[in-house]
Amino acid sequence: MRRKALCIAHLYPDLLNLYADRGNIAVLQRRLEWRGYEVEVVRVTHSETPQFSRYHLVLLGGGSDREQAIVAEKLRACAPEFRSAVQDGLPVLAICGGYQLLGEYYQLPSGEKVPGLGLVDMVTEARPDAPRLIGNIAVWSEEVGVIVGFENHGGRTRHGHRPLGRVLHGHGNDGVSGQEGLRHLNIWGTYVHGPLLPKNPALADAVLRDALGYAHLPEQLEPLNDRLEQEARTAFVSLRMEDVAPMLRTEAELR
Ligand SMILES: NC(=O)CC[C@H](N)C(=O)O
Repeated sequence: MRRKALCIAHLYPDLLNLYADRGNIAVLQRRLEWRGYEVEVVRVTHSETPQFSRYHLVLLGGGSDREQAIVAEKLRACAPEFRSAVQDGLPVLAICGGYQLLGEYYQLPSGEKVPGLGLVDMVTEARPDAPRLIGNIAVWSEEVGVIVGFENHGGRTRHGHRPLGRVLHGHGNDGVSGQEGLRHLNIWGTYVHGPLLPKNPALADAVLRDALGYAHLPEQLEPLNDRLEQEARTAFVSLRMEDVAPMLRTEAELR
């Protein structure tokens, strides 16, 4: 028997779509369908208005400065509805450019500050004199273990919340604090692209549990066979981030 329908909104996929962020939607959808849920994916393009009361999970991907400035304006227009849904527990997965827009402002390399949604106590500043933060990244999260992926951002982010995790390899929020991403309410903010969820199934399930809870459904998810995903993670880490390999082994032992 099919279980109840969950609705996932992909906000502005026509503007925020760097590094195959769409793959994250495919993972969320399939991992729910494999557990017997019906899933509705709503693509909200820049000419449409989001209806936050309909969604159980919202994804915001990454984008260039130009696209981010357009999206910031769109988001500010619906900020009160978005903010109240998030305060009520609406889960949000926000990646790189989308993550930066959750804060007070995102500063462009010209110095101009693009106002964000103000959903979280966070600012992102430009460092035109310093290199972009680019490369493979691994993060240790108490909630989901090792998160692996790729980052590419000029902005340096500081916030007053819990980070998603601790940088094991790479740069993270600002390249110096050792912090990566943000956790607050049911918000998952991160600089990890790659796409994020195909490489990190434990993180995908953690986000889905928030969505199920928000939809007043049981939060238990039957385990799936993630052998291929785990092998890909191990291969990726041993090829590109040898220093992280012991951490991945620790994680495997803990599970
Ligand atoms: N990868 C991205 O989403 C880029 C975000 C932003 N434009 C920056 O460079 O900081």
